Amino acid sequence: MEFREYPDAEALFLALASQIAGELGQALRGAGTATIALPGGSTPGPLLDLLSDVDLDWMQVTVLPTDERWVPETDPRSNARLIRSRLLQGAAAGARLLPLYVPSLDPAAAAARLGADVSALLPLTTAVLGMGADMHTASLFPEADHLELALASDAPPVIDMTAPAAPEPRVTLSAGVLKGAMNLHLVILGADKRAALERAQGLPPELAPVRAVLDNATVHWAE
Ligand SMILES: O=C(O)[C@H](O)[C@@H](O)[C@H](O)[C@H](O)COP(=O)(O)O
Repeated sequence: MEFREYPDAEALFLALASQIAGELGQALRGAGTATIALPGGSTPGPLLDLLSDVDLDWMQVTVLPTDERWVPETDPRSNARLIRSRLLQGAAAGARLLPLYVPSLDPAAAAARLGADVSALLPLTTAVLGMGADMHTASLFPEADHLELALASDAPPVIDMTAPAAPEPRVTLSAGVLKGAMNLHLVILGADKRAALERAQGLPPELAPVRAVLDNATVHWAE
């Protein structure tokens, strides 16, 4: 795990946007395509705004959420909605979005259906994760019903999840998909999350799910 501290959130997002632009650009120059998985929540908005202005061949980039709340895109809690409204604008408007919410299916059926689509994208070029103060990341929550499966080395790429701390059912990329990304970034702000990160380092993934990806991640932190 690499830990990078920034003087403030703005400096963090500017540096991370520049780094991700380089990661995606390198993949586009090499393989001709790139994939990026992005988190939901209140943290990533400014990063998505900055990335939307980056001059890349976004038509060759596939974007997907690291996880999704089981709500339609008309719902303000939708992560696909967040990505469409903050990233798929301007220069990045032409990127392909792979939503994880499937209106006609329940989470379990959607997770099974999406597995092949996500597998075809692996390894991800870049994955960006957030973290809760309870040490969850993506929708890998402590005490979640399918956490053990999601942490397993032979886990399917997409898993449905319900957890006491999650207001609605979720679908999430597995720990293996996330830590298998060629570039993995964990973005956390504030003292509480820094303390939670410290705690996680001394706990097993079953109690601190973020632990499952930390060894492969660059952590970006600002007060
Ligand atoms: O769907 C989600 O909510 C995210 O993927 C989730 O894992 C998020 O990154 C953390 O809950 C932190 O959320 P905040 O950025 O709002 O603190």
